[in-house]
Amino acid sequence: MAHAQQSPAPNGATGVLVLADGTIVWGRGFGAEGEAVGEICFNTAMTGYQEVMTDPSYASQIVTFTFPHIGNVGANYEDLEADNPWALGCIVRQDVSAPSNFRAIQGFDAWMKANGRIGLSGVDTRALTRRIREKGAPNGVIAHNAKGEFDLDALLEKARAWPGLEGMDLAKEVSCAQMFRWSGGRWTLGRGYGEHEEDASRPHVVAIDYGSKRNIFRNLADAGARVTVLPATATYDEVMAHRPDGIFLSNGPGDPAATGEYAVPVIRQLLETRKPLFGICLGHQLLGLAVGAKTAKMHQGHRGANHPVKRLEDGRVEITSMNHGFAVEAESLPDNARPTHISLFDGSLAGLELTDRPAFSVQYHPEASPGPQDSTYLFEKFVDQLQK
Ligand SMILES: NC(=O)CC[C@H](N)C(=O)O
Repeated sequence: MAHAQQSPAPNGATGVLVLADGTIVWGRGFGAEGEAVGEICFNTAMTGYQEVMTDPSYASQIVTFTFPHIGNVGANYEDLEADNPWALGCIVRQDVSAPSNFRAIQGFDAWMKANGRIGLSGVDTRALTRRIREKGAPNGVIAHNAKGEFDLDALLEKARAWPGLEGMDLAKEVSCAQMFRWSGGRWTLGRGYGEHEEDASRPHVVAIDYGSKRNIFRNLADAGARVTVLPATATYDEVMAHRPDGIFLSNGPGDPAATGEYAVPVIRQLLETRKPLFGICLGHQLLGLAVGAKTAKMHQGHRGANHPVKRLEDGRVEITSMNHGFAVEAESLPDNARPTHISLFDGSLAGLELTDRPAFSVQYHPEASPGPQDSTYLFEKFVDQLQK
């Protein structure tokens, strides 16, 4: 990896990654042309790149895929966790080849382009991942220009000027604009996504959308709930007006501690109702903050579909999907909260529950998409609580 200079792009380079420390990595651009600045993370999942790219928790991030063949099954209209990709771009090893899959309706390159997302291929993603592991997730810019013309000084300046994810409040930027009801179920081969009839006898979950993945709602619906989704800035009164049997706090991007005035104070009020409450990822971090725990930015974060987590009550190991760069500090949990799960990669807190309220949360993604389904029992556990 070379240092910033005004050098012409090497032969054939139509894309470049410029890190804030001056590191330059040349590659070939795909998808949209242009520039994007954000945090460079890595994800180790071997499948599910379209779900990763559309996960709203990746807002302001650029994903390095450690799996070398990305794009080989193309893109479809089903494997979407939101209407559009939220990751700003991706960095991959192999050039994107023609799709080979019966579900593909578009090449990954064309899909990225149509959605204004930048790709960089031909990168030594192992070296980049090692760099992130050693020095932490850096800020950087990826740029794609078909003529290979780049102003490296300007790109470096842009990478340096970007303030970083710490202190950045993004949940309200990616949240839905208005309330909606959700009735879809999970996908099965041959049938596609399921659909549940409107049924007022089902317990009602009001989900606060901080940047939610759709598969969470599909799992809630399949577990037997009626789901109403409200924007991140919904007030206590707005939530209660829907007469919830339980509250769900979604995943989402950015620094949980930066959500300031809208999330944590409302969650504190909702906890007072003693209605069952379940949080995932950002929702877990916000529940932690609401009870007085602290969150902190992690060195490199956890992103992948093979993260082992230990359930403390019985020692069972769950292989989980993860995507987080912040974490609740276990030592900061108050007396009325206890750890329920820990990461077997680094011992960090992966789940908590309150001892004086029916509230629990996990740092990982039981809805998978992509990833293993070891933890779907959590949706059933939550919906069972609502029925009691
Ligand atoms: N997937 C998520 O909800 C991520 C939560 C938070 N933005 C983090 O990076 O830790």
